[in-house]
Amino acid sequence: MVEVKITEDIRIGGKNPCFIIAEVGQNHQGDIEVAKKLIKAAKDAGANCVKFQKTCLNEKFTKKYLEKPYDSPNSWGKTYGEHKRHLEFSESQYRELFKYAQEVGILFTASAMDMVSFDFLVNIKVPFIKIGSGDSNNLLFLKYAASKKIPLIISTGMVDKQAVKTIYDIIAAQHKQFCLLHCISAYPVPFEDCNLTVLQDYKNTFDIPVGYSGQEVGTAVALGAIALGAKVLEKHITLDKGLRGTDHVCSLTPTEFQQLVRDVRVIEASLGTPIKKVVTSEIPCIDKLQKSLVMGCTKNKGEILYPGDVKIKVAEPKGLNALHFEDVIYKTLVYDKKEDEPLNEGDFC
Ligand SMILES: CC(=O)N[C@H](C=O)[C@@H](O)[C@H](O)[C@H](O)COP(=O)(O)O
Ligand SMILES: C=C(OP(=O)(O)O)C(=O)O
Repeated sequence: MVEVKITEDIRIGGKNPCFIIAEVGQNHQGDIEVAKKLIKAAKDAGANCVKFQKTCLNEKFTKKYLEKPYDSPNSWGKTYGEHKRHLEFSESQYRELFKYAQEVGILFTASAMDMVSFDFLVNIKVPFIKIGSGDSNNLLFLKYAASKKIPLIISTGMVDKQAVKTIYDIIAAQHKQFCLLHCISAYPVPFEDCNLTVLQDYKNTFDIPVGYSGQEVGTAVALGAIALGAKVLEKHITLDKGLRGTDHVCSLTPTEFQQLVRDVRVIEASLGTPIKKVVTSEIPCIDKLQKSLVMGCTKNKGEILYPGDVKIKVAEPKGLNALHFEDVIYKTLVYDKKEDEPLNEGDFC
C-alpha cells in the first residue's frame, strides 16, 4: 500500500493517523481577518491542515456564466461573477494567509479550481494540492496536475466509479503520490445519499490511500468513514453556521471540529486488531465476574459427576473456566466435594 508523503514528518495512508483537513473554502466571507480566525480555529481544533479554494475566475467560468444573475440568500452580488469576486482572495492575500498559517503552525493549502490557480499554488510551495469534485470530469486538468508531480488529494463527487477509475489511471500513469476522496456534492448531503460503503470499494480497488470529504450535517458520518478506513477526512469549518454562504449549513463550528478530531483519534485507537482475544484490561472483570465450574451438590470421592451435579457460577475461589463443562461431566471425583465448592483440574479423573 502506497503512503503519500506530505512533509518530511507527515505521511498519509498505511498505519499513519487519518489526515484531517479543515476546509475553510469560502466560509471566510471574503474577509481576511475572518480567514485568519478560521486558520487559528482549525489549528486549535487539532486539524492537520487548513484549506482554501483558489480560483482564477476567467479560467474556471465562461463570461456568460459570470454574468448570470445569482439571486440567492447566499449571494454576495447581483451576478455570479460579482459574488465570486467578493469571495476570492488575491495572490498577495493568499501569501499572507500562508504565512499566517505557518506562524500558527498548521499546514496550509487550497484546492486549485483551474490550471492558473494550480500553478500559483505550486509556486508558493503548498505541501500538496487539492482537486475538488468540480474537476472530477476535467481529465485535461487532471493530466496537467499529475504531470507536475506534487502530491494531490482528489475528490470524486458528481461522477461514477468508471470515472473514478479513469482519474486513478491518469494520475497513476505519472506517480502514486495521491489520495482519492469519496464525496457527494450536495449542500448538505442527505444522510441516505452519503453511500459511505463506497469507501470499502475504493479501498479494495485502489492501492493508494482513500478518504472522505463530507458535506453532510454533523460529525457522525465522518466518524463512520474513519471506522471504514478513511485515511483523509475533510469537513468544512465555520465561525457561525448562520452566516451567508452555501457551505455554512454543512460546516462544523470550531467546538464541533475539535470534538470531531478528538473522536476520530478515539475511533482510530479503538479499531485495534481483527483477532479476537482476551486483553489485559479484561483481567479485573474476569477475576470479579467470570463464571467457573462448581459443585451443584455435595458428593464423595469415587462418585461420578452427572450433568446436574456441576453448576456454573461466579465463585471465590475460582474453579475451572466454565467453558470446560463438557470435560468434567461423567468424570469420577478423586476428593469429597461440598455443594458450591469450585471444581479444578485434579479434582476428577
Ligand atoms: C463543487 C465545489 O466546488 N464545492 C465546493 C467544496 O465543497 C464548495 O465549497 C463550493 O465552492 C460552494 O458550495 C459554492 O457555493 P457558491 O456557488 O454559493 O459560491
Ligand atoms: C470542491 C472541493 O472539494 P470537495 O469536492 O471535496 O467538496 C474543494 O476542495 O474545493
